[in-house]
Amino acid sequence: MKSFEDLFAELAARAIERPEGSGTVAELDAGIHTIGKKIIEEAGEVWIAAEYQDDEQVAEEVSQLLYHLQVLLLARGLTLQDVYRYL
Ligand SMILES: N=c1c2ncn([C@@H]3O[C@H](COP(=O)(O)OP(=O)(O)OP(=O)(O)O)[C@@H](O)[C@H]3O)c2ncn1[C@@H]1O[C@H](COP(=O)(O)O)[C@@H](O)[C@H]1O
Repeated sequence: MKSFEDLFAELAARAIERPEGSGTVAELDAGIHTIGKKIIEEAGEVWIAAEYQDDEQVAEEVSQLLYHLQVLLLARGLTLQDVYRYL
């Protein structure tokens, strides 16, 4: 099973290698404004899932929010360590 750190390493490699068809590359190219809107959208879906949907749907929505947060970090040139120092 993929961990949070595994996903970040995979996305960082996508940003460097830029494989064709990568949604991550497309999102990075779209820029901070677009990524920020995805984060807001996914955060809303997490909230709705938590109030009205089952555990599996909550977990899936949270995974999508975490993905977009990681893309935002990469877009800003930040690492997980930059975040962990505040945890
Ligand atoms: N974990 C994710 C992941 N979570 C969410 N998403 C994206 O976030 C979107 C959110 O899903 P929704 O159901 O809200 O989709 P949607 O609103 O219809 O999406 P769009 O219309 O915005 O495409 C999806 O369309 C995916 O593009 C992800 N995209 C990729 N990954 C993983 O990231 C890695 C790299 O992916 P690529 O860069 O695409 O190769 C792979 O391991 C993927 O599994």
